[in-house]
Amino acid sequence: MNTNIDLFSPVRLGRYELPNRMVMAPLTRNRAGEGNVPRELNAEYYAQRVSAGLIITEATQVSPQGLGYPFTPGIHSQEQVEGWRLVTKAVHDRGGKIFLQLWHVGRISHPDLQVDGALPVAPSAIAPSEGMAATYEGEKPYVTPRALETAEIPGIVEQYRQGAKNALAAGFDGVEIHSANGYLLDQFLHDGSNHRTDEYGGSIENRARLLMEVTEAVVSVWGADRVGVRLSPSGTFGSVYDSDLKALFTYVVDALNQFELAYLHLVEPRVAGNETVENPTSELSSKYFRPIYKGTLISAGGYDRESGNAVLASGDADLVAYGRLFISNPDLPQRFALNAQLNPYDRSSFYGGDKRGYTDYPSLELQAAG
Ligand SMILES: Cc1cc2nc3c(=O)[nH]c(=O)nc-3n(C[C@H](O)[C@H](O)[C@H](O)COP(=O)(O)O)c2cc1C
Repeated sequence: MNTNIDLFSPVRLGRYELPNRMVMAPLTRNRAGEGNVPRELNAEYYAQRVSAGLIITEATQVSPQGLGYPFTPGIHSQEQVEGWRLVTKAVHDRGGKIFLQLWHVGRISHPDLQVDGALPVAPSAIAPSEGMAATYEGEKPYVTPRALETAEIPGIVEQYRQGAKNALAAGFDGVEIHSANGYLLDQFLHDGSNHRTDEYGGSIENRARLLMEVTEAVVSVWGADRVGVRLSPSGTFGSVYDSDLKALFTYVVDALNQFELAYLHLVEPRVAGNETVENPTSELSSKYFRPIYKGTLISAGGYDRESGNAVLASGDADLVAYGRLFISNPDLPQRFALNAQLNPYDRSSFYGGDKRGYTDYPSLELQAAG
């Protein structure tokens, strides 16, 4: 308990000193250009939000196979690296820090999004039980994915290593490994989606092996003090479930201690993916993991100004990530500092479209002028 710490207290995060403890959460917005290449519009969007102590980008596929939604950016082609340079330069010119979120969606993809209509890959040939795949022609039922051969797993690790190298070339300050929200690494962790009998399935240690190998590979590129990992221990998004979530995530969080990462980023039980959960029953919040994790903790999910300050004062988290509020309030830190009114967000423009609902939310300055 340290009641002197609040959202505006500076903090060390791995290699960096951050001016405040407000993190812009990773937010998929489906507005990349042709070839899933970031463009000026995206650079403007991130630059508007540069007063966050740290920006974490939208999830970004490490390979064509990792793609799961139309118009999400990648980090596997030279054009994408150059597109991201527009973003990192715009953020750095304004004094910000930005990490790239490394992503492979696994079974959440669809043959329409895969090279030559291939099946999506997954730990096991089990389709998500709920929801629909997002394709260029709208929503379609999920297909049953193809289980990765054991011999293919090193290639998956290499996809993340190459993505990490490309992120370095694109000028980022670090990377976050997306092991949350029911995507490939999370599919490996959960026994509902992982029925493998090789060294990547069965025991919790085996199911966590891919995440550990990916983390090691990414750390080998960036150094541990510029790498974070995101987990959603009570998340059900992507139809993931497990017979013992508490044992699973207690193990995973403890095992991540070995790397001495820049941070661990945890999604609270209050949210599932991008939705608020009323009356969550899971106890797997940052409060539960605080004594287990030895390093810096970022907590995300349903925070406002008051609850963000409260979790910092309690010591249960070191930084707080804001998602939906950063979509509609580019100057969220300033608004919190002044306790000013917030712009409401428009859910209909979250995913895809043009600058509307993206770069046209006004800052306080613009509102005062207008
Ligand atoms: C539009 C939208 C897109 C999102 N995209 C991602 C993403 O790319 N990667 C990720 O880890 N989480 C993603 N999330 C989850 C957020 O990072 C965050 O955990 C969630 O919105 C809860 O925080 P909030 O209550 O502050 O919005 C997304 C959420 C929303 C609303």
